[in-house]
Amino acid sequence: MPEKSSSPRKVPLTKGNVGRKPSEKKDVAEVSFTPLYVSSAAVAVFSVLYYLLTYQEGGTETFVPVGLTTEKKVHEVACSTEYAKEPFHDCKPKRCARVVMDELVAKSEASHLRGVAERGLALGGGDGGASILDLHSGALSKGKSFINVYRLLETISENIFTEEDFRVYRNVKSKIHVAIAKEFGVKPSALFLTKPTFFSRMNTKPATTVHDEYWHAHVDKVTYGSFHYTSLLYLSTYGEEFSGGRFIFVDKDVNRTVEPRLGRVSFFTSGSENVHFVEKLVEGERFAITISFTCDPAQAISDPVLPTK
Ligand SMILES: O=C(O)CCC(=O)C(=O)O
Ligand SMILES: [Fe+2]
Repeated sequence: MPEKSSSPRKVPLTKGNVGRKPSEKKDVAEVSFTPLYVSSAAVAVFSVLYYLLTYQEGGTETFVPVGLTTEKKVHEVACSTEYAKEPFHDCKPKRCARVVMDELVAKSEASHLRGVAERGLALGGGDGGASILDLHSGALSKGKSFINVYRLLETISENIFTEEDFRVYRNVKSKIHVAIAKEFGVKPSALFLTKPTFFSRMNTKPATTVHDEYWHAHVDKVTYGSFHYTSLLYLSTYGEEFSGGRFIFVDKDVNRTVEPRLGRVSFFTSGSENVHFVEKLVEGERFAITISFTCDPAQAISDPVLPTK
């Protein structure tokens, strides 16, 4: 996965429930087996059953399942304090949340972008479990490092990308921009696209560099620096094209998952109220786009355009 600069991605922080063994999970089984009272035995049986049920759930609840089609599902969270010192009063989060929308982006647009991801990533591809393509900078995973896809394209006579690809990309980005601005009460003109904004392809191959370790819990604001709002557009479907690979919010009480599906948009405030990670893939390939927004005009990037040969 890309870095905010060219240095290797910092291994993100881990927190709360991530990596807990069942024995370390919620303390729900403090059962007292006092044989004198039937009621105690009943409580004990109930507690053991409760523990077993909780154990099977693994302390994880599904926030948005793959089978649900939701116009909008919102989970409010208390904002972390890290926004307090920042300027950007007309843009930085006043309330924090995670939002999932299945009808914002058309399936045809998501399918089109899936094609762009496949065509672009076919020109490179990392050795490990995660590859990225950034249409803004041209960064494309290749082996253990990155190449510039636009420089590569200068040497190829074939046209890999079209005007239409970039038009769809910009249109989708604009829809998400407007939706985030509306949800968080920000004027669209006070919110800017920022980097890195990139396609990702994940598979079951073991990581060969730290860039490939997508499964660490992290805070986007810390990992990428400029982010205030993170969005993800999923380009493939959990349970159909891959298993594992669910997106997981790490919360104190329980982990909450978003199951990716083609065309699903998930966006959230980028601070430590939204620690998250992607589960390791078990099978198949998973495609997504991370589209990032900042309140800092100095960190803004322009929309990508098809380079002329
Ligand atoms: O692909 C995803 O679901 C999340 C990726 C992510 O956490 C990131 O790009 O920072
Ligand atoms: Fe992230």
